[in-house]
Amino acid sequence: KEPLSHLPDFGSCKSSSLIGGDILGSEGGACLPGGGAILLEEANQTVLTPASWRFSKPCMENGKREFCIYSAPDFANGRGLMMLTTARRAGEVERSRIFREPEIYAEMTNLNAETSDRWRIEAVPGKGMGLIATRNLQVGDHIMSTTPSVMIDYDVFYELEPSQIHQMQGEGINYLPERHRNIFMNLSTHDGAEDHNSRVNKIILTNAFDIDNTGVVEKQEEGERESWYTVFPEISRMNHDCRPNADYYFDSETFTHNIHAVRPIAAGEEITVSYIDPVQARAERQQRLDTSWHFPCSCSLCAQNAHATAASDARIAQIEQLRRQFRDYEPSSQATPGMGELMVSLFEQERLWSSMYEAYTYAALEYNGAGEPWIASKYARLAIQHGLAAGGPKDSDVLAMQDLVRDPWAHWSWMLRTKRRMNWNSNVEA
Ligand SMILES: C[S@@+](CC[C@H](N)C(=O)[O-])C[C@H]1O[C@@H](n2cnc3c(N)ncnc32)[C@H](O)[C@@H]1O
Repeated sequence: KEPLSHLPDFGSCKSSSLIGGDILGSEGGACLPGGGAILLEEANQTVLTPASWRFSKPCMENGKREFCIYSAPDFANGRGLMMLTTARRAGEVERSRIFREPEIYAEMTNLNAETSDRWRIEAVPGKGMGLIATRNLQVGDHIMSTTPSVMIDYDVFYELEPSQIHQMQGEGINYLPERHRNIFMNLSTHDGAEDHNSRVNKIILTNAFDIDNTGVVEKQEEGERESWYTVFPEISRMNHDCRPNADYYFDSETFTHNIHAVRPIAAGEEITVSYIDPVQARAERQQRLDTSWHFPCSCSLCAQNAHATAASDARIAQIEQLRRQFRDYEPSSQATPGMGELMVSLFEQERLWSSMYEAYTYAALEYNGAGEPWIASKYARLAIQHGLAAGGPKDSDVLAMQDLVRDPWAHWSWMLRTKRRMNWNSNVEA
């Protein structure tokens, strides 16, 4: 699994962070050249449908598409949602299931909970606020599910000027219902901010997650980007660890970000997520965190001595080599079940609990590819258990492993390596 495969191609002017980051680069410059803001007065107060968006000025365009503030104060039982996007995308979002059937939220537990019997928010030395477990949690235990405050179409960052973006963000936040707006405005900024618009901008940069468009709206026009820059305020209280004990996934059906424990967490322990792809060497991790969030990483992995760091970096390099073999289905690939075992062990040694299901999935596929259905099923079950916590029930690895355990012999991977190699051998003999 590529946890970051959904990230758009930022070209040379964007960060590619999973959460937050200085989206317009340290210069604050937009990628597209020139052009001034055009305020579209006539767009004021147009209501797209009675049930959802209240469409408000200012709308902005800069020579291409027009972007407006779309606010839905009734969204998620009156919590509210604000989007900056085009009319076409707002229309598509409004047709998504959660807007048509908001009663789905009634079935969800602890949705948008500001307090919990599982965690509390408190000051963590050197990190500002953080989330602390208030009871022991097991792998797969639910921590929270949250709907967003704001969703900003990525095209906004490419097509509008920073001043236009800041104005729309600042005004858009004012359309959130008061309680929600206060929660948002209390979030952390890297540093202070002089006025409302710059404070809102810093909050967004410090706290946003990238959300893949898939399942939200379909890409239709040439040049449209694939992501949303999105703030889930309660989830943003979680601090970073390179070896986190929790992970998140976005469910496009309910527009929720969902957090679960990926390893046992003791009461009193801080609950953390990784802001970056955790499968990276120390120098790369530190550089990414410093560039995008401006804090020096002091998690236990980053704080190891030089010998332990070299051993960890060597394991990461070997994980990357093994991935290339597993993804190669040519007869010449060296992938074997033994290599799958090594992958599982490397992930365990690296404490990569949030990505563990990647290793279990490779091991299951290699055992099945070599005609070992029962060991394949064992690893597929482990991949499902860990994948449900980290990637969710619609994750492609989870779905593939559910197929495998149902009938290993009918799965596409059954004896695949053996068959390919036999063909290869017979070709060689011919
Ligand atoms: C998404 S917020 C996390 C919550 C934040 N601590 C708060 O008070 O609301 C991200 C910011 O928290 C701080 N932070 C997160 N993880 C950290 C860590 N491991 N060490 C130090 N600071 C951290 C940084 O200032 C970062 O820009």
